[in-house]
Amino acid sequence: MRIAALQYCAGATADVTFPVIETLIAQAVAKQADMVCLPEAASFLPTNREALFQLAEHTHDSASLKRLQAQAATHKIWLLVGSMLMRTADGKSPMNQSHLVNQSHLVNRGHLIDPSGAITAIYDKIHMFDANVADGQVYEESAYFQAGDQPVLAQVDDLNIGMTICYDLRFPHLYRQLARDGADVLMVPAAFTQNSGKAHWHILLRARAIETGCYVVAPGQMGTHADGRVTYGHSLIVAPWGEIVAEAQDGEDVIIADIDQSQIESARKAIPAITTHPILKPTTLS
Ligand SMILES: O=C(O)CNC(=O)[C@H](CS)NC(=O)CCC(=O)C(=O)O
Repeated sequence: MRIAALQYCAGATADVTFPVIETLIAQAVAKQADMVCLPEAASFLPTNREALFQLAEHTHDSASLKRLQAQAATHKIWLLVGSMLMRTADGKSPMNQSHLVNQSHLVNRGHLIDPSGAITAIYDKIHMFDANVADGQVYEESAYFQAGDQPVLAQVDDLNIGMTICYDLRFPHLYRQLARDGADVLMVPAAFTQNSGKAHWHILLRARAIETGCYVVAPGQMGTHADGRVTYGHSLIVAPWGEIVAEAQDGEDVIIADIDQSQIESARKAIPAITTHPILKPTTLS
């Protein structure tokens, strides 16, 4: 399977961002991508928190999600909508939610799946980014979003995809669990800050690949956004032995890698860390 990761700077509203998304999806399709992965906050990064509450759409009737499903159906690709800032049915706090949209022509046991590009998996970001990285911004994600609590593994043709988002990257147990439950590819769509990205992005992504023997696909937001934050970009695809097989240039970019399951098998044969040594609970010595 050929996977593409898109890098761009999400605008203040979906209308600003969509022409960029659709152009980059077309470029990925021209490079024969079977699956296209968008970063966190794929459709917009709001000017402020009030705008977030005005712009967040309901998962069950989102115009943005429908527009992306149409892209999946038109291009006959799998689409990982890294995340969008959504509102759950009960209308409470928004969720930072990742959606996996299937291909329209995928035939499932003889039946053509919903040609609109069905949503096959939804993951709600578990770890909320409440941090101070000395970039002049106050990050208090838990004040605005409801956190998820359920890891999600989704099937894409013959691959198992572990769905995560951004700050989750700093919690290795989530990735170890996804890998032990069968993940071949770990998705890390992100809007990493410039400061923490410079210091940690490459190291953490390569560590997750090495620890699990999975591919790691990390589409990143890049640039200066409407609320003044600056995101790090450097979208990456890391192979199971830990080598970076694709890295984005500055600005808008499309990076590509072919998933080779034999590389997953050989990495895990060499270092069987993921299959042995179950997670142990430390005893407290009193
Ligand atoms: O706030 C939104 O609208 C969308 N969510 C984000 O952009 C989130 C929370 S601010 N960003 C991160 O998690 C960055 C993590 C990071 O940079 C690190 O772990 O170093």
